[in-house]
Amino acid sequence: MTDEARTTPDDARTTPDAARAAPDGAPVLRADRVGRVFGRGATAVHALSDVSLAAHAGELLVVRGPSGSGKTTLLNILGGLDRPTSGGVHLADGRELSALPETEVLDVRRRRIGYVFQSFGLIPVLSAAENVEVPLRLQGVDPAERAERVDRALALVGLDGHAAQRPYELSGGQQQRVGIARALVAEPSILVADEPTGQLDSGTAATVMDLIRDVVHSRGVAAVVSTHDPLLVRRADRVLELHDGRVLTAG
Ligand SMILES: Nc1ncnc2c1ncn2[C@@H]1O[C@H](COP(=O)(O)OP(=O)(O)OP(=O)(O)O)[C@@H](O)[C@H]1O
Repeated sequence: MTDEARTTPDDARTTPDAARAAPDGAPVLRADRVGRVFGRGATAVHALSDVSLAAHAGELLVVRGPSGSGKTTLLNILGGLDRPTSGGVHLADGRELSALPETEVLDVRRRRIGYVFQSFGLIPVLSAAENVEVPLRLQGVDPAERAERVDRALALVGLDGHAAQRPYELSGGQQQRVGIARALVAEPSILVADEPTGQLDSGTAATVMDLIRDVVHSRGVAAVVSTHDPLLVRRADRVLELHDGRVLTAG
């Protein structure tokens, strides 16, 4: 990807974190033989076994698989919400995310990872702009800069004009756009989205997936998105197929 492609006109003064973190084309995030077992003994569930993958800047990696194949478990581990029971997750700066103390994981999550939830995860009493602002408040960004960055993030997802609306006043697709704006506002190098279109009708799902693909390409973010919708898989740059917690194909 060219430098021009990495910098959007309305964001010209910012180099995306992805570009800073992996200038030599190294993965922004790498999973190495990740396993996750829930429980112990005879009732243990092997949700993931030996899963390896690399997420690259500017690339949309789609994880697909049937219900129960381990998609959520994998994305939670990549997003620092859970830890593997074997193997490891590595950041571009050499740190092993899955071995960091909880406070450091929290810091990585706030600064480097944007997470998009299937059920949007918006705070109902806050406006669209206030929801998007939350990660910046957690980072201690000053109010003037917060306002500017929230405006830019809402414009990026096509929601300028909807800043004051509460989630219940927005359609499902618009709510997920707010969720995407919130995930991107802190300029993360990694975007993790677990079935982000799972609660949307197929037309809306396609436009939300197109939006994710476009921001991933234009901002140089490394994205890992799960879905079991074959139509959405078409938007992927690369597909990783899970079955019973194992990688079937990666291509
Ligand atoms: N906290 C948990 N405790 C025990 N088993 C779990 C837990 N979380 C997930 N599992 C099991 O791990 C396996 C993988 O679940 P996971 O939710 O990752 O699949 P999925 O592909 O995301 O499914 P879906 O598409 O239905 O969301 C399933 O057998 C599930 O029951």
